[in-house]
Amino acid sequence: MRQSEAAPAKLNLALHVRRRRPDGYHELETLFAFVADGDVVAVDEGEALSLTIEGPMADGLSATDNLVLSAARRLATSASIAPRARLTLTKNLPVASGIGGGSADAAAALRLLNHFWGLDYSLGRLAELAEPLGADVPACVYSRTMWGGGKGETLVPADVAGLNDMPVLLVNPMVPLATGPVFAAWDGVDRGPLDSRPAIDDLVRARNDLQSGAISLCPPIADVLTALAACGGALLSRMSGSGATCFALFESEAALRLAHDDLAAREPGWWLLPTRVKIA
Ligand SMILES: C[C@](O)(CO)[C@H](O)COP(=O)(O)OP(=O)(O)OC[C@H]1O[C@@H](n2ccc(N)nc2=O)[C@H](O)[C@@H]1O
Ligand SMILES: Nc1ncnc2c1ncn2[C@@H]1O[C@H](COP(=O)(O)OP(=O)(O)OP(=O)(O)O)[C@@H](O)[C@H]1O
Repeated sequence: MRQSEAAPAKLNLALHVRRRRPDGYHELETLFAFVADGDVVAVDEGEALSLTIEGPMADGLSATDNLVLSAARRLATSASIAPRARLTLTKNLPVASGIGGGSADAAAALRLLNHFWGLDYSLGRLAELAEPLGADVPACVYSRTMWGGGKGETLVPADVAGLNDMPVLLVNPMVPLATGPVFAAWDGVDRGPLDSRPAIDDLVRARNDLQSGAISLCPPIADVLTALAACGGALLSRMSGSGATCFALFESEAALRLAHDDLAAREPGWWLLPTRVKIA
């Protein structure tokens, strides 16, 4: 019987880049949050490993070179079993957009197949397996609000008062942006640590240090940020991850709806997702 698993979109509510490491990766401090919407990974019985991709953002995404398959193979290898599964990915999130679509899909595949193959690995063990798949994949395995350090793999649960269930609008100008070049565009200036006191007010003073480099590579991000900051009831607006998706947290569902309807009318080319921060 078919089983399925949600792959919620990831947000970096703040992202402080501290230094470039000799291996080319960057030390960062971030607050990961997840929202109530995203992709979906499903599995049916099959003799071999296969992947079908459907959904509004499926176009152009490879079904042979895909993080979902890498995740499935990694899990099967670690358990010394043959990877038998007919996987279906419903792709709702824009690709290469800073909200961890591929990472969330890989993490959802790990959780789903852990159950489907009867392995009973803990989330901690799945997160360890996830590390080589990408810096965001361990956080997506837990898929709950977390402080992230190192290159993203050092994770501590975070409880930010008032954040759960908060209305949030995700906006992407529909320009794909690869992560590597955005890190390469970082100016190398350490602007200081991320204050880990759990309050929304502290987050407003925090930053996304990748934002200005991302804007230089993809100028429409500046238009998205300007539009979000001008929305009534927006408490905090910022770019997520390496962009180009930006988000705004709203004080009420009504303010979120107004902002969504206004932007949808004014900017028909932008991708908009009105949703809410997921309860852990
Ligand atoms: C920007 C974030 O989304 C914030 O959560 C992540 O740091 C990126 O996570 P990701 O997309 O899973 O990243 P990966 O696929 O591991 O890395 C893509 C590229 O981004 C750069 N990269 C990534 C993570 C990191 N801490 N430092 C980096 O410099 C590296 O050039 C790397 O080759
Ligand atoms: N299931 C998948 N969904 C999306 N992209 C995938 C997937 N599998 C592999 N990829 C590849 O990964 C690249 C990054 O895509 P993804 O959507 O994860 O980026 P992102 O949203 O910027 O991620 P992050 O926020 O983690 O940096 C894409 O260019 C794509 O070729």
